[in-house]
Amino acid sequence: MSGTSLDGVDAALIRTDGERVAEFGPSLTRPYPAPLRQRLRGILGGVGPVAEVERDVTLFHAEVVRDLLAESGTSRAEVAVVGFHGHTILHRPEQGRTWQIGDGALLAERLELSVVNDFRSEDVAAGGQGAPLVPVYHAALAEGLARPLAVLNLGGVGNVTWIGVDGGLLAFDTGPGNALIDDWALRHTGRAVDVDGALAADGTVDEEALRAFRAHPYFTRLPPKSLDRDDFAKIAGALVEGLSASDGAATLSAFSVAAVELAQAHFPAPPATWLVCGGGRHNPVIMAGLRRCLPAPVKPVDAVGWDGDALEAQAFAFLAVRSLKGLPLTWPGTTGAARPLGGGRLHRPGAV
Ligand SMILES: Nc1ncnc2c1ncn2[C@@H]1O[C@H](COP(=O)(O)OP(=O)(O)OP(=O)(O)O)[C@@H](O)[C@H]1O
Ligand SMILES: CC(=O)N[C@H]1[C@@H]2OC[C@@H](O2)[C@@H](O)[C@@H]1O[C@H](C)C(=O)O
Repeated sequence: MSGTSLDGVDAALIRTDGERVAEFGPSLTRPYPAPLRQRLRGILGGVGPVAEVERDVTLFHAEVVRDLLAESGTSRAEVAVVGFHGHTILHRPEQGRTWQIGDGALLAERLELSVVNDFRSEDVAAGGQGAPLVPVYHAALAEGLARPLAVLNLGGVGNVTWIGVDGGLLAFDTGPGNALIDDWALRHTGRAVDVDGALAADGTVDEEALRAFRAHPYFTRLPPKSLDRDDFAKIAGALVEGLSASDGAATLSAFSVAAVELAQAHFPAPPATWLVCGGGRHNPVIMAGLRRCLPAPVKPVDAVGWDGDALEAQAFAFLAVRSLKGLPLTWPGTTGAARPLGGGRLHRPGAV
């Protein structure tokens, strides 16, 4: 999994039949080397030397998978399939377009393993949002937990899965997650993360900017709905322009929290608990903000035994197995697909 925040590649092993998770295996994260990250950033939107970058991003994924297998003493024979999300460089579902770079055939050849990639196209082609895709994995993990339950992922973009008492799912992107905070931190401190929310903790939220942000029509738009990494970049950027580094970080962090607060209005019933995964749960300013504005307990997913850093990578392993078995990946409540839909494309080694 290469997430929208451009931080690197997460890889994880799970044992699963695509319906239940029998065992979590080891996982690891490899940050992108700075030049590759720069090149990847440069092709966002689908411009420039996409094919060259796609090849190198794929080869980097191959190294990460090889390292995971080597470090965990796992042989290739034990691996049924690799789920390869790739990296989203363009997401315009309303125009019928979503684009995850990642050469599945090349990865299969390099790893000598079967690879499933291209998880989002089929859903978008059928009129769905093509995102979020992790809800079915959240639901599989949440078996046995008190419901209604909300699982919030704070990656580059935020996305939430609401799981009802009867297991019904509603999912959508909430708004900005960490990406805009990362961009701001990079510009003002030279470091691409506001580590532990230190910059934001020193600042004051600009209430006028926050009011304007909350009035954005995205928040009242009914789900299903999904976002590209930079869909809020222009508006949020304009609202914080001119603020000091710390006030800007505080205000952008408050934007990410407010987006989650506003998401609740779409839930059929209030959740009993919020479980938070993704890198944003490491940011104490964001977690404190969520705890202030959400009426139910807010916990990192690690509190219920899940690994909040590996969860998305695990989800694409789970989705790959579902794809092999022809099980649905998306539903009307998760992406707006008109009916439950499959997805993913299988690449077998030796086929090229
Ligand atoms: N200690 C920390 N303090 C503050 N922020 C952190 C910390 N650790 C991680 N983050 C944030 O988490 C981000 C990475 O999150 P994550 O790995 O969930 O993103 P992703 O996989 O790119 O996301 P997506 O869900 O959008 O695909 C970093 O870019 C950073 O903003
Ligand atoms: C198009 C795309 O890549 N969307 C990502 C992004 O990052 C978070 C949020 O926006 C979510 O919708 C999705 O990722 C997760 C893995 C998903 O599909 O569930």
